[in-house]
Amino acid sequence: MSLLALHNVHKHYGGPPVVQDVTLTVDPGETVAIIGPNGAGKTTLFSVMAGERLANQGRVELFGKDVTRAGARRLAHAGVARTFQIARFFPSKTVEENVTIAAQTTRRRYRRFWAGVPRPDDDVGRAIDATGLTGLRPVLASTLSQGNRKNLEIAMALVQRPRLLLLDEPTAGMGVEDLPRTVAVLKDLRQSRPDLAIVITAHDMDVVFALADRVVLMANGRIALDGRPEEVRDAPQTREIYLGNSYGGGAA
Ligand SMILES: Nc1ncnc2c1ncn2[C@@H]1O[C@H](COP(=O)(O)OP(=O)(O)OP(=O)(O)O)[C@@H](O)[C@H]1O
Repeated sequence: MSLLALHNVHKHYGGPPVVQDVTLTVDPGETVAIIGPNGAGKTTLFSVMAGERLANQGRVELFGKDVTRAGARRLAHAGVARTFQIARFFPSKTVEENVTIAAQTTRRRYRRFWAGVPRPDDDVGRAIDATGLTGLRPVLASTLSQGNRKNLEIAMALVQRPRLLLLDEPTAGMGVEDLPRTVAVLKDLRQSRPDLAIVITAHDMDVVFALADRVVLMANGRIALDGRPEEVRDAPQTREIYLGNSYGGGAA
């Protein structure tokens, strides 16, 4: 059984659909990259997978259960964690405090955190270590490099013990030093969590090729191709779509 299955999903923001008829499965242990030009609908599809936006049509299943209308909170408790294009964390808190907050939020102890001093636990330490932030535990998040901000967000997702990790542009805006480190963090994660399913959006094809088992190419809200990374890279449609040719009735 697939971990995640989308069946004929549509999503609009009050106008024309920006995600159209998307059918897609992700298995445990699989890393799937969603690629496509700006505006193709990748982030919107992500938000539907995370329950932050509800599909207007179609069905979303997690472990075979219908979660189409479950919403983000319930999906988070069911094991879905996500990161954002622009990393979200508390800048005035330390790395350790941020990861502790993330852990306690998922464990429904949010209120207790605000009432007192958060106590980091083993999970927090493991998530920090797994993302290469060990030496930066007491450091204020606002002072982190772009790469470490992204790594912090990944640690905040990991501490929630996800079964599905959604990474929206995890290497966006990174410099040449940070990028390989984050790719290595994600590669290690694949090894240490063989059942974890990862869905990643990325514009950087080197990142896609380093991490993905499968690549899904989106254009104009639809899936244009779904296959092995080399297949998608070498397909003539991929070139056409990235050059802005008229796939699916209009420029992407
Ligand atoms: N909140 C919103 N309200 C209205 N339209 C939106 C909203 N968010 C996205 N859109 C539109 O939906 C379409 C798809 O956007 P989306 O961000 O999902 O694409 P994307 O493939 O992730 O693009 P990018 O690579 O630039 O992040 C775009 O035309 C965008 O302008």
